[in-house]
Amino acid sequence: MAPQTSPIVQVQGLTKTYSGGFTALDNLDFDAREGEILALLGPNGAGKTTLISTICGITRPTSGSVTVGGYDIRRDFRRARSMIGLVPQELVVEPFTKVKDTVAFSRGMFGKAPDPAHVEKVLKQLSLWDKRDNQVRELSGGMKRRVLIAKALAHEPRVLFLDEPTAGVDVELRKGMWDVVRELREQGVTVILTTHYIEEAEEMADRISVISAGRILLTEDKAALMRRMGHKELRIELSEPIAALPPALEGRGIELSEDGHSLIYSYDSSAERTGITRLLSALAEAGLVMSDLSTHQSSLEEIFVSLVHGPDDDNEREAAQ
Ligand SMILES: Nc1ncnc2c1ncn2[C@@H]1O[C@H](COP(=O)(O)OP(=O)(O)OP(=O)(O)O)[C@@H](O)[C@H]1O
Repeated sequence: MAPQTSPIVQVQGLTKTYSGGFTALDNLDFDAREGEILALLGPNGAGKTTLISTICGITRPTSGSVTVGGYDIRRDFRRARSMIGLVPQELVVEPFTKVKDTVAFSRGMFGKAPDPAHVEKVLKQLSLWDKRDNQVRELSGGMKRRVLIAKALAHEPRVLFLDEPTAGVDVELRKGMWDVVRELREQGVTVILTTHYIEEAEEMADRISVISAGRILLTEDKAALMRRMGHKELRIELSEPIAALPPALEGRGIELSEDGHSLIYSYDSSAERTGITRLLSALAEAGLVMSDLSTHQSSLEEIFVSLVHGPDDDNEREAAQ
């Protein structure tokens, strides 16, 4: 029996120093819950691939521990590894093998008995059933990527790692992949994905982990993160431009745009009082007439940039604009 632990993937105090002396993971803690989609976000070189390879037992950690489904990846490698499906970043395929054979072969690699019905299910789910008798080299790049996902799912893993699953994949196909990932979650598979398309994480993830310089900066529910760190901006277009903010509007966190045509008010959308009603009355009292109103909610991308680079960088960026 597998020892029961609540996070299906648990990483504690993980450090990886490569032989050249570079520390890619620095005493890192991380966990993934059963049946969630977790997006691992970080700038280039942050350590995402190193973390995934270490969890999968491909890269040897310098120190720390990794368990998958309660099994230690080093002490109990075969059992831990059989719970994992890994879709690597690079397209590594056997060009002359038929699609259905390469998928069936992957299942066999984990010592599982042949199960043509499972292979059929996976190929259909990934819209590859029509191509089952084609050699892999005859497929497009997007199809080859889906073959890699099919191979990773062939042995019915409980955790699927997708390292940049949609890099270089067109928008339509990317959305198709998102549907597949959601379906997998419905089936109880935990999906951990890395992506540079932050809108992908915003669209799909239940939780977000941000990694930078070999450390996890935070792991949080996406919705909570966006509520906590995001802010909303109200933009009021004035029918006539003004040269300066009327005194009655000063000190309320309102800014006047350079051309004098709009007022910009930042507020916390989750707060009980946003201050908007008072602002609008003050506007009327000051004799200002508005011609339009719009709001803007900060995106996960903006939150990510401020987390990784810090708020000072953000100010510099805004000042440069
Ligand atoms: N085999 C290796 N030997 C030495 N250094 C390595 C090795 N593999 C990775 N690194 C270094 O470790 C750091 C983390 O690399 P890693 O590939 O894990 O980053 P990543 O977050 O996946 O980046 P990307 O988003 O660019 O894929 C980088 O500075 C990289 O140069």
